[in-house]
Amino acid sequence: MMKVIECQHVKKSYRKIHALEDITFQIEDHKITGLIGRNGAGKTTLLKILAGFVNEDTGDVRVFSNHPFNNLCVSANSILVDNQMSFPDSLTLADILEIAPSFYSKWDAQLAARLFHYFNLNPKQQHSKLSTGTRGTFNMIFGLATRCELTMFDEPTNGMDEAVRTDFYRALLKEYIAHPRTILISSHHLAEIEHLLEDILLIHKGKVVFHKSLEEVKEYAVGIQGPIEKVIEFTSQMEILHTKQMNDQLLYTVVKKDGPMNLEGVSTKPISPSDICMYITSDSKGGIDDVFN
Ligand SMILES: Nc1ncnc2c1ncn2[C@@H]1O[C@H](COP(=O)(O)OP(=O)(O)OP(=O)(O)O)[C@@H](O)[C@H]1O
Repeated sequence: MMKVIECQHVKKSYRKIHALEDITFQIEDHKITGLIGRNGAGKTTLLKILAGFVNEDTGDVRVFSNHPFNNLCVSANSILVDNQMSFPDSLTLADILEIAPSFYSKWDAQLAARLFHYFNLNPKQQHSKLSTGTRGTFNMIFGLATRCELTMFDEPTNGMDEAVRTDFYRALLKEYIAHPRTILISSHHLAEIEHLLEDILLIHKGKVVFHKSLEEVKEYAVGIQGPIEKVIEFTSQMEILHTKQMNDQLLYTVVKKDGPMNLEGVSTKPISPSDICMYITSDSKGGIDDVFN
């Protein structure tokens, strides 16, 4: 397996804001990884560093074994699809598709044309005049058609309507199966992209919380419900991720799974990966309800 991305203790600040505090992880080729984190977690900053648009302050970043900032090999073999993608105003969408192969050697004109037609885009329109959702759709088509070995999407479905989102995920998966490549897709909404992912990289406040396969994330935590005293006693030595009092007698607690458990007198339930990520990155262990108590 070849390592496509290697980050060691990467830091990036914007004046006093620490966007990335300490990012260490590696991604092998031909994997779809979800970059998950709350608003402001540092997802966009990390993607821009990997794409070579922004330089890190300290730490070591390698993409295809190269330092990505202003690196030609990285820019020829990777693409970051986000809502800041822009093309010269004088070009129509048709023009953009026409010149694309001169920048991307693996450009798949057939795929671009088929998706373009499927999503009913207007070839005569200018990129900058598109609606947010349609621009997102065009950018997605562009990103898929580049066949870049490293393809990164930053919140790709923002602004797309439900039907287009569903189609986008299907197109992405089909293209990936037909032509495997390394895909990194950021979202704060894990439930929506979970079915695509092999791995999850969860970041919070500029740090990596975990980097695990989806299967491992499903096993990360468990919900325990039962009589209050019992649950408190039961979870006293455990790492609590979330708690909710159900009524006078019942307490529900989500804890990190740590080896075998004696489950007498309480009931358990699995926790979805998206809830796990939400609980881990929540600052209060109770949730929004606590605010209104
Ligand atoms: N160009 C910039 N100048 C100053 N601060 C910035 C800049 N870009 C990002 N930041 C700050 O860095 C932090 C991380 O932002 P980033 O956009 O990387 O997070 P994100 O996880 O992509 O968030 P979101 O999900 O809201 O898009 C935030 O506090 C943000 O305000």
